[in-house]
Amino acid sequence: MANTPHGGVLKDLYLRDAEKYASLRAEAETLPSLVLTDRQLCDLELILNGGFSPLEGFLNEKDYNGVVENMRLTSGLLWSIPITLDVSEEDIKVSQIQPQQRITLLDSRDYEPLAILTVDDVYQPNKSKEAEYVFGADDSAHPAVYYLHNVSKQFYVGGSLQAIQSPSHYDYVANRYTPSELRAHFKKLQWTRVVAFQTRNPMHRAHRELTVRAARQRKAHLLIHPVVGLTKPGDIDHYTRVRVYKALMPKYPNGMAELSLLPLAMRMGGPREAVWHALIRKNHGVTHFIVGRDHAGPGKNSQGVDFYGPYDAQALVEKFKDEIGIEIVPFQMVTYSPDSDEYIPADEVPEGVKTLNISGTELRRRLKTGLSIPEWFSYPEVVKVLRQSHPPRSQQGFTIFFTGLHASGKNAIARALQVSLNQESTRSVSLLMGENVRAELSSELGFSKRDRDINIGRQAFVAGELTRAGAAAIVAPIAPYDDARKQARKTIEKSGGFYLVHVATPLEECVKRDRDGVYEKAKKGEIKEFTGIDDPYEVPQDADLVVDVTKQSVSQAVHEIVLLLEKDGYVGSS
Ligand SMILES: Nc1ncnc2c1ncn2[C@@H]1O[C@H](COP(=O)(O)OS(=O)(=O)O)[C@@H](OP(=O)(O)O)[C@H]1O
Repeated sequence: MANTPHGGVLKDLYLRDAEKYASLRAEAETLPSLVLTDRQLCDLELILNGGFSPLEGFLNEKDYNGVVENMRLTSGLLWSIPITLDVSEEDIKVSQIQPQQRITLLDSRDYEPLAILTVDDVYQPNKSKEAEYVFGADDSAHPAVYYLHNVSKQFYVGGSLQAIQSPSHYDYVANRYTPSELRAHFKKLQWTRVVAFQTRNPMHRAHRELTVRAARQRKAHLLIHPVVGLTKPGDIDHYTRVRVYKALMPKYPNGMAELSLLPLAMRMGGPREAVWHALIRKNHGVTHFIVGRDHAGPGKNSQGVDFYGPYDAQALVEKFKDEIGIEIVPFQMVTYSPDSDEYIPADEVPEGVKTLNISGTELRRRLKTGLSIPEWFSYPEVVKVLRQSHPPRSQQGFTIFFTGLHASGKNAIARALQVSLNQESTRSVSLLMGENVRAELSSELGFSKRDRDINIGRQAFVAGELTRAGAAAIVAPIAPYDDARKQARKTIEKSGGFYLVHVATPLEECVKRDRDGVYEKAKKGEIKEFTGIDDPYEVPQDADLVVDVTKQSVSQAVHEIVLLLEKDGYVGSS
């Protein structure tokens, strides 16, 4: 028998409202609507499918105050994280949000109606109080507190929901189970004791060991239940992680473990989040839940001190364990002993016995630099997945962004660089020359600051996409303005390497080298807003390399760029 839901009844609103589907859908067309944010979408999915039972909607003010102040709904039931629908003053006006009003909630990705909300109340939360009570500090170094103050809107809307349909998913659909589906699955498998493991990180040998230990101790089966909604900013993306989990599953004995993906928006709320996680797992029919050291920890506060103690989460869950009605399995930190070639719980390591570990930061460093990842730490199948998503620099894309006056020699250097890089077989090389871009992408633009900025923005977008796909992009505009160049760096650096090369050939030399005589025309006023003549060129202070064709040849300039790329591992095998 699967565990009973929190509050006794699984609030699967899809099942409850299925027979009214046609009328709700028709009514949804006639109502004012509200487009949900990514977090609201995750929350809505778990309210509608019963993952957040006993909730049947977003918290009204009374429930919100109860949850914030003492983790209680007005029904008296335990609930630790406020599930709120935040809206702006503008939303209230546009969507006609007021008590009793019915509002259609739309998926932001396809504007499909997902549910109808009957508004209970609209209230203004005390966000600092929410931060203090729920997350332990009003400190924006905490991602949820940052969200509260900087992303979440000013008002909350409480109200009950009627389900129309679930948000569409196009990734790993077969591995997504609602609580009802998971309960049916457990029944089919005849699983009665199930230990769930929550994670937002890739899993390695140590995780396999600790989950098997938990299952063995409790004579239970295992549910690997990772979060694929929203996790901590900077985490490894869920596509990679799910590929990792799938590579890991065959390492469990047949029939021992199942994988199910949870569309939860985590808050990184430590102790309160651990209670919430346990309640969610209970709703999914799970009987045992592993709570780790620093469970859902957000890291350090603005003073450099951990927000929560390492065992605060275990302590709070332990305090409420009877009420939660799920058996807590404290996370046994396991560590590798090279002498005996096995994993042992950290607290059982005999005095003087050497152990090994690789931290998340160290793993990311090894992935980035292509350094080896030992077999004792992870499985080759898992490492292969991680390496595919984190190729070494020699396989990552980069952009060489030239800036300089007309006829400074940047075009010749850019062409020569393309030829030189083409000698390497590892990536395709794309060249975006100023005049070609003007003809192909920016033909309607002139040379005002605004138009030049748009022109540079477009090139940065294209170069960023090429870089993300692993190519080498060479961009060679005049790019006279510092803010546009900085913006380009910001855009492209998200996707890979970025190097600003200033071709600093002096203006007199450019004028001399100018075969088309455009400088002469500009001087006579026949061409207006010409850079260097009657339009500014802001000399970059942040160039990664400065070259000047009066001081070096094209081939020397290319060589200096190649040396820069080699230093960072983009060319030449390390
Ligand atoms: N008013 C004015 N100012 C500057 N440049 C001018 C102007 N009118 C035409 N051209 C020619 O346009 C070529 C491309 O300019 P860019 O797109 O690189 O300029 S910008 O980066 O948008 O500022 C650029 O050529 P290259 O330097 O060879 O790329 C210029 O010769």
